[in-house]
This record gives sequence, structure tokens and C-alpha cells, in this order.
Amino acid sequence: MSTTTSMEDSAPLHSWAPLRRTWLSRGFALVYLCAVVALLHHHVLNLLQSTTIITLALFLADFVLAFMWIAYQGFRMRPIRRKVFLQNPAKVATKSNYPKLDVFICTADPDKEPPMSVVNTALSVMAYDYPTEKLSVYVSDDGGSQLTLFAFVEAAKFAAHWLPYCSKNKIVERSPEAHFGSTHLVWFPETDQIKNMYEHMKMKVESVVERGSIPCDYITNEQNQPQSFSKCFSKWTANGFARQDHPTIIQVILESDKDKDITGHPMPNLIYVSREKNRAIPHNFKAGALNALLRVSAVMTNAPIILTLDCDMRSNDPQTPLRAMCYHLDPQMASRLAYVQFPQNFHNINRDDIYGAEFKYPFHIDPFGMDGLGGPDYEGTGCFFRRRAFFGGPSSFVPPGNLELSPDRLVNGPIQSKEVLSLAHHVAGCTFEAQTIWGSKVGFRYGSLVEDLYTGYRLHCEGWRSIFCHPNRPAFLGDAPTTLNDMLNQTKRWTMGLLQVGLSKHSPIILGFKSLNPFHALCYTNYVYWPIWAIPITIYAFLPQLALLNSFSIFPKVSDVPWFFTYAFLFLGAYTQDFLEFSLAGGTFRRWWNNQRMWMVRALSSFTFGLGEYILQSFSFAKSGFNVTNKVVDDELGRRYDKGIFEFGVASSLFLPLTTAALINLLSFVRGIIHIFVYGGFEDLALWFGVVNCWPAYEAAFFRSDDGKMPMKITVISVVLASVLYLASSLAF
Ligand SMILES: O=c1ccn([C@@H]2O[C@H](COP(=O)(O)OP(=O)(O)O[C@H]3O[C@H](CO)[C@@H](O)[C@H](O)[C@H]3O)[C@@H](O)[C@H]2O)c(=O)[nH]1
Ligand SMILES: [Mn+2]
Repeated sequence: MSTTTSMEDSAPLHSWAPLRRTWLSRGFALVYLCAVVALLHHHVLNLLQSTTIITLALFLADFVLAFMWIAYQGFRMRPIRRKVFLQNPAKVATKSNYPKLDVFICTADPDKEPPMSVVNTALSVMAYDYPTEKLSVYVSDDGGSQLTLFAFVEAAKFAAHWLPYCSKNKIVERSPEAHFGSTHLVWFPETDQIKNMYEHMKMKVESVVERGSIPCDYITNEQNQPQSFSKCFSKWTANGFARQDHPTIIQVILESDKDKDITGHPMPNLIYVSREKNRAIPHNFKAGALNALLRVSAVMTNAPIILTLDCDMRSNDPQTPLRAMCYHLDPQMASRLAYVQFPQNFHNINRDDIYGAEFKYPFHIDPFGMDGLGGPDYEGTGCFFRRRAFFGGPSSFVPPGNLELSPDRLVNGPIQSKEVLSLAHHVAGCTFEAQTIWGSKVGFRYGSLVEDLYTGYRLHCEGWRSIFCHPNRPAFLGDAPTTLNDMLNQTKRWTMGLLQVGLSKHSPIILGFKSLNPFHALCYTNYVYWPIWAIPITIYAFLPQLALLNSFSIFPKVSDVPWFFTYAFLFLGAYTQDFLEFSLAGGTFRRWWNNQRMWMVRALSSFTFGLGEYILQSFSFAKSGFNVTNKVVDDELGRRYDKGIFEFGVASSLFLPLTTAALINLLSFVRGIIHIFVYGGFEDLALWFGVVNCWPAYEAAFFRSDDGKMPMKITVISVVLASVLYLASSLAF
């Protein structure tokens, strides 16, 4: 079955079809469910017979696994795949009728997010195949850095050459760094000249960034530089300017009505915004930054469609806005469509993806499942929103309290008039939101470090739907973390954000089941309770091993036919299905293996530490912050990553659960082998699984000498922890 849900059959904009495997997965779910129920029943009987720490722990572990498995079935109930017809938007609307598009790019730290990379992201979208006079790019700089502004001023000059070069030669990679760095670069007559210009600009910006300040003559003596620029830079020299404490800075760098490229075509608007900050006033991290942009852009251009981008997510396909318009232009969808989400893709992942950085499930597999139920979650970047969606449900408009910020207000005047600029400064102020509904009922929602998932979820609860758009050529490419520590820290932040949603009154098990399709609510339930994976994985990483070290075996014997096979079926069934889904989505065996390993490592450390920090924070012992992911890679480290070698290197406590589990697993495995030789029976061989998964930890602790090896401190502490655990267990067993 394939359905076009669009207007005229002659020029459909998009179509969809269910995934073929749906009936198979539903059938399998039924069989698997029987096994799950049988196992839980078996546990309960065991518990009634004898309640020990071990039987309780095993019950708890399997109970959580069963809960998460049931929640995951939401994704498998009705996955659908969509297609757009790119040739057709032109048939239903003339280019002059395309909606205006405001692009929001967020950056927060010039040290971790190099200005040159932010600039590349901006250039790549400024060069979109979309009417430039309808395009505005807003950069939010939470780092409050003049270096970033400087980079943008330079980039704007280069853009006047870059944009016509791209459209004339039909360049596909419109981030200059990606284009000139490409191994299959095609040379056009002007390529040399443009490349030189780019290199020159890059050198200039990077030298300023390295220096940490802008030489005076760069600001005052530059040709064609409007005076307003030097006035703007002078804000940084004012007394007391700090990243967390400074006035609003808004600088229009390019104005479409006035600025032309070298062929005389209008340029898109380019606006730099660093909202006001004050240490005493919470700024709500990225959600706060996006809301400031939502208001500043409402005052200046108020485009009905908004694209949100992280600063590292450069465009990889200039036709992306047109794809999004295939949905946004469909009048049948218009009344309920909140956003069109493109998957996150990364350009810097190594061959076997050792850190599971691709996040294949949440970014590439699960969204198909949610799309058939009400729409994918919002992934924080690569998402085309309808502005109206931020102001109440589809049929219950919630006004923003200020007429000038209304999503349906037409804005066509000059964006640099005095009134516009002063209002823009006002709405970017840090006290503007006090006692308003911003962040609770309108705009991006506050209260969670995963503002993306939370905002998308709340929009769904209000009755909006969303669409998953997944072209073959990735629409955006970003930087994935390339060290284990960065990766674990990122997931730790997500853990806290998810718990903030899962344990609030808006939790999917309360609000979700009330407002959404129950399977859709299940999907969200699965996401927000990710952190509780820590429970079964920690139990299974330590308990059977410690039991064996104390001459106990807690797995059923092969002779115990029904239970042995139930266990085996549940484990192998889940793993096989997981592998099939992963490879159907284009994954290799090694990537799958690494993904399941990282899943356990994350559960042991990020989820556990995130859970701990969440608890401390709820008792006000700690404050949660948005620890921005590092996007700079040092050469040596990058080489190790490319070779697929795990990076430990720093003495991070996040490694401890992994190294301790690795030691316990190794000991019990050795013990198990001896046991087999002496007494026979091979059930304990199941422990090979833990040992193989821990291999990178053994290597890093005992066999490596490079800078990425396990720091001695971590190894020593884990030996101590493992010994304490062993001693404690021998008392308990
Ligand atoms: O106070 C802040 C903190 C972060 N950011 C920006 O938010 C983006 C995402 O930050 P990053 O450190 O790259 O986080 P990731 O964990 O890689 O990002 C994922 O997870 C985030 C939620 O935790 C989402 O916001 C992102 O879109 C999603 O890609 C970056 O552009 C930052 O500049 C801000 O603008 N202000
Ligand atoms: Mn990121």
C-alpha cells in the first residue's frame, strides 16, 4: 500500500507507505511477550519460595528489561516511510509564493565550537537553493564572543563570492570547508580564486581566534566596513563584560534589501545575536537561546517557517528547504503540522563507529516508528518548524503576550530601523521572560536539559503532528564526539534531561497517555526512562560474576530445560531482532557490535552517574548545567580515533564502572574456565560475553603505552573497588 496524502493526484508533494516488516515484528512481539510473562511469573514463584538479595535483584533486573521492552514495542507497531516529489512544489506555488525561512544557529563556546566551523555552517545554509530574499540566518552566541562576531563579519564578505559560485556551478556541498576539502573536488574556472579567498579568510579568522582578541586596525581600517561594526565591537571593551554577564548585542551583518553579491543578487539577511546575560538570572541554556531568537526574529522578519541548527550541523544538500516545503506547502497538512525533522548525521565517525556515535536507533530507526503514530521527536537540529506551533495547539492559539511577537504578524519593513532594533534588544533582554508564559506555554520548553525531546513531546501533546524526512543524501552533517569521555559526558547530560521529563508531572506515563496515541506515548516512555537501563545492566555486569566467584551459579542449568531455553530465547531473540533492524538500516556487523557494547558502557557509567547527579540536584546539593560537547579534535587524538582505538587518557571517574566491571568479569571468567575443567558443565561460558565487551578496557589498562591508555589512577582505583566488591560479596553469599 502506498498513499499520497496530498492535494492533486497530478502533482503530489509527498507519499507514504508502511514498512514491510511490520506484521512480522508484531507477530514476534506476541511470541516474545509470552516468554517475558512466563519469565516474570517464574521470578515471582522463586521470590515466594525464597526471598534473597539475589532473587530480588534478578527479578528487578528482568522487570526493568520487560518494562523497557514493552515500551519499545511502540516503535514497532506502525513504522512508515515517506517520499517527497521535489519537482512538484514548483507546480503548486511559484517561487515568489514560497514562505520566508528563518534559520537559527546556536553556538555557546568559542573554545569548544571554533568560530570557523560555525561560520561554515552558516555559509552552507545561506547558499541554500531557496529565494535568498526570503532567507534570514540568525546566529545565537551564548558564548558572547567577539571572535565569533568577527568571524561572521569576515564570512559575510566572502559570502558575496561564495553564494554566486555555488549556484552558478551547482555545487552540492555548500560548506566551503567541506567543498574544498572534498576528495572529488571538481575544478571550475573560478575555483582557484574562491579557494584562495577562503583560505585567506580562514587564516585571518584563525589567527584572531588564536590571539584571543581583534587587532584594532582590523576593526577600524577595513574597507567597506560599516561604522556600526566598530561601534558594536566596542561593547566588548566596556567595563565588566563577561560571558555570563553582558548586555544584549545584536548586529545586522547582511541586510537583504541592501546587500548584494558580486553578481548583483540580493544576499540573505545575516544577524548576530548575543542575548543579555546576568549571573543572577537563569538563562535556560539552549532553549533560552532559541526563545530569544524566536522573539528577535519575530520583530525583524517573522518568517512562518523556522529551521533550527546546532552550530556544527552544516548543510550537505542545498535542496533541503524544498524537501521540507513539500510538507509545509501541503494545505491538507498545514493545520496540524508542527515540524519536519531530518535525521542527525555525522561526518567524522570512524569506520566501525567505536563509540556508537551514530545513535542509529534514536536518529535513524525509531523515528520511522513514531512517524506512523503522530510524528518523530524533535532532535534539536535539522528541524523545520512552523512558527505558529510555538504558540498553543493547532486549534487553541496562545498569544505571546506582546502583539509584535505574534506569529501571524506581517513584517516587511527594513530590519535595521531604529524602532525594530530597539524592540529586538528589548525582547532579547534577560528579564523579558520574567512572569511570562515563555518556556512553559509558548516557545521552546524549559525545565529539561533535553529541551529538544521535551519541546517536541509537549507539541505532540498539544495536538500537533510532525514528519520524518529522511533523504538518501544526508541533509546535514555534524561533529560527533570522538573521545570516550566526551561521549559519556554527553549521554550523562541527556540522562539528567530525560529524568527531568520522566519524573515530572508532564511525564509520558501521565500526560502522554492522556493526550497521545497510546503507542506514541509508549515511544516517549521508552525514551525518557532510558536511564533505568542502568539497573539491569549493572546487575548483570556484576551479580552473576560475583556469584560465580563465590561458587554459585545463578543462571539456569541446561538440564533445567524450560528455563534454560526461555532465557536463551529472550537473549538471542532480542539480540537477533536488534541486529536485523540495525543491518536493514544499513549498519555493518561491527558497528552493531560496538553499538551494543557502548549501550552497556553508557548504562554503567553515564546513566548511573546521571541518575546520581539528578538525585543530588533534586536535593539541591548540585546544580545542573549544559556542558557543551567539545568539537575540536587534537591531531594525535584524531589519528587514534581514525584507527578505531578507544580513548581513555584522562582520569575521568566516568570510566570507573567500566573498568571495575571489566576486572570482575575477567576474574570470574577465569574462575569459570577452571570450574569447567574440574566439574564440567558449560553454562558459565555465558560470561565470555562480558569479557569480549570489556576488551578495550583490558587493552587500555594493561597493554597500551600511548597517551590514550587508561590512567594509572583509574586502574588502581578500580582494582580497589573490585576487591571491595568481591569481599563484600563473599560476606553476602
Ligand atoms: O547554553 C547553551 C548550551 C548549548 N547551546 C548550543 O546547543 C547546541 C547543542 O549542544 P552540544 O554541546 O552540541 O550538545 P549535543 O549533546 O551534541 O546536542 C544534542 O543534544 C542537545 C540536548 O541536550 C540538543 O540541544 C542538540 O540539538 C542535540 O544535537 C550547540 O550548538 C550549542 O552551541 C546553546 O546555544 N546554549
Ligand atoms: Mn552536538
